[in-house]
Amino acid sequence: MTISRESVLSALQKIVLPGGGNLVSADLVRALSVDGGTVRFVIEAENAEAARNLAPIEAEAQRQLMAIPGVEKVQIVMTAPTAARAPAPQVAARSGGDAPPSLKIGRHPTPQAGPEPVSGVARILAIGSGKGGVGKSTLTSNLAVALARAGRRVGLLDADIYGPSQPRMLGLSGQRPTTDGQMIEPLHAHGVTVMSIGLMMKEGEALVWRGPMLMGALQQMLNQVKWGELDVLLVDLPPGTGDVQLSLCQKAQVSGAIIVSTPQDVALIDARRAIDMFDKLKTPVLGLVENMSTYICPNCGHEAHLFGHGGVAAEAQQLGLPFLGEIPLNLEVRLAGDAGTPVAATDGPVADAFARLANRLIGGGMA
Ligand SMILES: Nc1ncnc2c1ncn2[C@@H]1O[C@H](COP(=O)(O)OP(=O)(O)OP(=O)(O)O)[C@@H](O)[C@H]1O
Repeated sequence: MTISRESVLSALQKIVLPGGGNLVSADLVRALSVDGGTVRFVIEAENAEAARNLAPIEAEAQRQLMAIPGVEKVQIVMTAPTAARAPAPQVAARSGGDAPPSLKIGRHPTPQAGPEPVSGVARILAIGSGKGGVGKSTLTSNLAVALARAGRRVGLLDADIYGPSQPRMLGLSGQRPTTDGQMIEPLHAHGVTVMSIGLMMKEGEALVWRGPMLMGALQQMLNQVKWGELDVLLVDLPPGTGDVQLSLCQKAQVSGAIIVSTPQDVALIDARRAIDMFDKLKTPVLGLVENMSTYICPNCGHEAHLFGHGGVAAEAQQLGLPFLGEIPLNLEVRLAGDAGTPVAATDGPVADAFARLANRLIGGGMA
């Protein structure tokens, strides 16, 4: 008989700790493995005294797990650091930068029956790309600002663990979200409610996380952030087809995905992979956007197509997907992003292109 991790976790969740909660909700279970009829895991107590107090819980866990049909052996190891604990590996939310961490991001996921809505959030849009550097983060911040300017209540979750760039693009560098230990107060910029996974951890830390840790972290970013009432939450995904995309679609009720690509063939090949992944995850692809489309010389007004033009529209047509719009290649886009005020917050032809995209999404009931 196959024993599932879920059945083990659910048995552990039924054992109430002396102070309330359980081993799973208190995030004390580490390295859980099920190997045939053998269940192994570590209980990570805070210190030696806590470990002693948990001894009856450990015994109860043994009993409960042995009662699961098919379980032949249960190995539980209790650990507690002997010296004073090093600071939590995850730099948690800090107010101002000096306050001690009080909310740990990055943990094992809480079991869920299926994708769940995020409280107060009407729609979740995943912004993906097959390839890095096509301007997905730039598009996400500008689209968020354009939607906010059009009167929508917008949130932006920067889940690009490999290079969270939203704080810089939205002028929030150096700022820290605050937390009461349970919930995180997000930041606000240009009318958008913003949270970035990059603000909650030490640089580079998430890069070493494996699937379950990422899944838990993303779950926290969705459910432990005070998003408030939002018409739409945009999620800036890492490029490609990896654990974050998988976790998002498994944990949250994502309304749909928007794929960003440049018109080059190589970017389009990768975009197709991303579309294929969302199809497999049963997340509807709402359409494609072409970024770095035309280039208009600011001096002579000449229009050039540095990466080709129209490739994304043609691809969308071929795939039977909506083409949602195109954003020109324009130095202002980069300069504005680097300076922390997205070009969509200003006035001009590029801001108009983002406004058109925003209106297209609003008109189509997507945002
Ligand atoms: N339309 C545009 N015109 C000019 N520069 C742009 C445009 N879109 C993006 N850029 C610039 O291209 C670079 C890459 O953009 P961005 O970081 O948004 O890409 P990305 O797809 O999110 O990349 P990654 O996922 O690898 O972080 C940035 O310097 C950005 O300012």
